[in-house]
Amino acid sequence: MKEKWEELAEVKRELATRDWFMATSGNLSLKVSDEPLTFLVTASGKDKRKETKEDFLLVDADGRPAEATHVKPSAETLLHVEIYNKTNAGCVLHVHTVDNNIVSELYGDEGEVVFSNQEIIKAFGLWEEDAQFRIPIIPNFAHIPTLAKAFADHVHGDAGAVLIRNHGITVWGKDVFEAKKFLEACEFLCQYHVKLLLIKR
Ligand SMILES: CSC[C@@H](O)[C@@H](O)C(=O)COP(=O)(O)O
Ligand SMILES: [Zn+2]
Repeated sequence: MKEKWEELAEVKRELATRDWFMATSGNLSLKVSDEPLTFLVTASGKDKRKETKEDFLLVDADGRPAEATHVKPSAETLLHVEIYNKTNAGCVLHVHTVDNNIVSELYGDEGEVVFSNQEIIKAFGLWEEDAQFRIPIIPNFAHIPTLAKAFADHVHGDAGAVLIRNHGITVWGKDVFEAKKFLEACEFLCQYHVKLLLIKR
């Protein structure tokens, strides 16, 4: 558990250096055990750029604290719950960035954004020259169980990404390395897309 804590703290530190946790946004989790399912998740409402002894707490398959604590699990823990219950993913990362928000707004009505002709989509295991990488976009329902239900419709594999319109992106993978790789690739694609549109205007 100490090792898992340190692993999650390290990726949190790294994403913080990228300035991906503005205004207390963002939440991260790491699976600790399978039977019963438990995972470490960030405590709600904290500045994720800061490091404290209460940054994470252990929760169960319903997203409820598995141990006595006075901190609350992330408000979006239910989304993490959907991923761990439906897949073999080991790590979930959620960040709000200006670029992922803009892309989600630009393509929100279409329900997905499609990227192609970009070397970086190989990060998702797409090696063909004409490969397309799709990120579904769901509405930003304020009612978290409703959001989690809409989100769950797009959780199929052990790795994936979903944009929440004008909110942020949630990415998951089999472990921290993979989840971070996918998140960085998604952010690369969003940043590239926004810059290209600006240049083309
Ligand atoms: C001001 S951040 C908005 C939050 O409601 C949420 O979207 C978020 O990402 C962080 O919530 P948290 O409960 O700290 O995990
Ligand atoms: Zn969020």
